Amino acid sequence: MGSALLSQWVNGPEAITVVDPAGSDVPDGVALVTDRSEIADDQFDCIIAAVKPQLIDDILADYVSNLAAGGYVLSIAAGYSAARLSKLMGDAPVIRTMPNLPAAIGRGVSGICPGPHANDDHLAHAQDFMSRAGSTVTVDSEDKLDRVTAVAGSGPGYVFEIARAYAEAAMKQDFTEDEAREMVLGTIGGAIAMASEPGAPSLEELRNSVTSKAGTTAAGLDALNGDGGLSTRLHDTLQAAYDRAVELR
Ligand SMILES: NC(=O)C1=CN([C@@H]2O[C@H](COP(=O)(O)OP(=O)(O)OC[C@H]3O[C@@H](n4cnc5c(N)ncnc54)[C@H](O)[C@@H]3O)[C@@H](O)[C@H]2O)C=CC1
Ligand SMILES: O=C(O)[C@@H]1CCC=N1
Repeated sequence: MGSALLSQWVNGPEAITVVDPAGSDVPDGVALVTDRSEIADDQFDCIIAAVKPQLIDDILADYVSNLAAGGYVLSIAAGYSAARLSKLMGDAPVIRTMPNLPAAIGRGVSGICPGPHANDDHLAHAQDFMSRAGSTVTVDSEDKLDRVTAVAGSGPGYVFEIARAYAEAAMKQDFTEDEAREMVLGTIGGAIAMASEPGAPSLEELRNSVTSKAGTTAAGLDALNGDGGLSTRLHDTLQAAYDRAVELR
C-alpha cells in the first residue's frame, strides 16, 4: 500500500525517504535505505507507519529520535490505535489514515482521523497528502476509521473477488477468459461510471432501469438477491472486516 501512495506522493514537494529492508522499488526522486542505521538521527517532519500492524511494536519505536520537533506520525495501518502508536513514539502527534489500493492510480478513497497531540497543521498536511491519491473523508473517531477500513480500505478486495467470480460465471457461459474479463470489467466499469455521473439517479432506480418486467434481468436478480442472501453476505463481509480491525487495535 505504501508503494501505491508513494507513486502519487512523489509528484509533491516533499523530500521522501523510504526505509525498507526488502529494498522495494521506489520512484525516481525518492531515497531508499535498506537499513535503519543509514538515516542515523536524520530529522523528518512526518514519519509514515506503512508496515503490517502486527510489526509496528517491533519497528516504529526505533524511529522516535527521527521525528523533527513539530512533526507527526502518519499511520496507514489497519486497526492499530493512534493512542498506542503515540505512546510507542514518545507521545508523538499521530494521525491515522486508511487508504485503499486504487490510490496507485490516484483513485483511492482514504479515511483520516486525527489522534493524540495532532494539531490543525498536522491534520491539514495529512488531508493534503492523502488527497493527492484520491478522495478523502475525515472522521472524528477511530471507531469510525475502523468502519472506513471495513467499507473502503478492504473494499477493493471485495470488488476484485466479485469481479473474479462474475468472470468465472461468464466463462461457464462458454466465453474465453479474455472475453469474460473484458465483458465483466467493461460492464462493471460502464455501470459504475454511469452511476457516478453528476445528478445520476439512485442505485435502486438505476437497477430498476435495467430490469424489464418478467425479463432477463429480473430473472438474474431474483437468483442473485431475491432471498436477500447477497445483502446478508455483504453485511457479514463488512462486519467481519470491522471486527478484525477492532482486534488489531
Ligand atoms: N494492502 C492494502 O490494500 C492496504 C493496506 N493498508 C495497511 O498498509 C500496511 C502495509 O500493508 P501492505 O502494503 O498490504 O503490506 P506489504 O507486505 O505489501 O508491505 C509492507 C512493507 O513493509 C516492509 N517492511 C517489513 N519490515 C520492515 C521494516 N523493519 N522496516 C521497514 N519496512 C519494513 C516490507 O518489505 C513491505 O514492503 C498495513 O498496516 C495495512 O494495514 C492500509 C490500507 C490498504
Ligand atoms: O487486509 C488488510 O488488513 C489491509 C487493510 C485494509 C486493506 N488491506
